[in-house]
Amino acid sequence: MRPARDFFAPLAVGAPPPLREIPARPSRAIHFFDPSNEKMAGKVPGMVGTVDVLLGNLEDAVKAANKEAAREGLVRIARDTAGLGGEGAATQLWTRVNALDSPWVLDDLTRLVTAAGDRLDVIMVPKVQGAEDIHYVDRLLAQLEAKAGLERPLMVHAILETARGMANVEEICGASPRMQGLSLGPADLAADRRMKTTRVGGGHPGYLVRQDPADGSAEAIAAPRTSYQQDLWHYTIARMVDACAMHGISAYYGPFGDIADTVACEDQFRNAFLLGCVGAWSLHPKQVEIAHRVFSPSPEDVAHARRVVAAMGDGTGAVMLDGKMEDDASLKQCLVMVELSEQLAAADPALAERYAAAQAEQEASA
Ligand SMILES: CC(C)(COP(=O)(O)OP(=O)(O)OC[C@H]1O[C@@H](n2cnc3c(N)ncnc32)[C@H](O)[C@@H]1OP(=O)(O)O)[C@@H](O)C(=O)NCCC(=O)NCCSC(=O)C[C@H](O)C(=O)O
Ligand SMILES: [Mg+2]
Repeated sequence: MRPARDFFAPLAVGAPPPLREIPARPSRAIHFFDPSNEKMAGKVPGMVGTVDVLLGNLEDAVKAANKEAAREGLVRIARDTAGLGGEGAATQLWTRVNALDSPWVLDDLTRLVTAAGDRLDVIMVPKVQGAEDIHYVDRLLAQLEAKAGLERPLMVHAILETARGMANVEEICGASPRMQGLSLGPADLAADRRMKTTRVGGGHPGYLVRQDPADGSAEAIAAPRTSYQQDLWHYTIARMVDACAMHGISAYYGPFGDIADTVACEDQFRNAFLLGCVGAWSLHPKQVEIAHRVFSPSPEDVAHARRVVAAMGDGTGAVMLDGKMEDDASLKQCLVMVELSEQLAAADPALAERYAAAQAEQEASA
């Protein structure tokens, strides 16, 4: 066990000191691309400034024969793309390295950190099983950072995609000061849990509740009854959000594989947003706009939240607003919205204008 006083000590001589706080930068869409795919990689420079995070994926969805090409392609993109990655960049640069038991991960980490570590913001680690996986990555990154002479520590993001990872979710979040956040990996998690699905995220029409029959007769049982599809991922996302909130890091919904179904993608993203996630993965350019929109509080909600903050004065007691009681606890929810809107507006001028317009409209109607 690492004593509390050593938690923020560098894990290698010459490594930068660990972060005391994870920087709050917009990460509504984490856009995946395969750096070995020339067409996709060619789109990257044009996406800088239009998406919060670009992630060079080296793991699943990259063919085994292309693993090295993907790694080298990402190094080139990191070095050559203006405005991508590093402090103050318009778009963050993340990578997803191969799994810790794979033949590629050691070279992934060694090459990326020493050749492009100053441009990388976050390293996503797949199939994390427990704190021991984060401890391994933590020490190795410190050694590589020292070797590369980096001044800024890299952050680590774990994907929850095994039952063991889920069971250990709290200890994973608290395993290192590098921990930036967690994403749900619904496809691998479904397989590991032996769920009977064949999809990459999203719901399933068979997972539902049905209205009771009018009576116990065979006719009533056979008669049409209202049924509602339920969210397969509700428990998992809520559990992940609690673990992240407890450790002050961010939770993300992962991939939505039905690229054509933009409506259900938006629903899944919104459920995650309402439950406390700050972003989701985008697998195709058309999912970027959905994630940016859904994970930005609406201008109307922000204007309302500001009204509650103003009405609550010193923040104690209770007031009535539009027939509804507001008190210390609803104020705290409103402050979450206001704080997030300010953080996003600082990096997104178009969104800032929409927030200002909604605020002006509300003040005019008061
Ligand atoms: C899903 C795709 C295979 C679809 O690709 P494609 O058939 O080429 O789509 P389109 O013809 O509609 O593409 C139009 C143009 O856009 C470019 N494109 C497509 N995707 C991207 C992208 N992600 N980034 C940049 N550019 C992209 C195409 O090249 C076309 O260009 P052009 O011809 O010049 O017009 C493909 O989108 C894809 O592979 N996406 C990424 C998939 C991925 O990363 N998967 C891994 C993450 S999910 C996962 O791992 C599961 C998770 O871990 C879990 O366990 O749950
Ligand atoms: Mg996976």
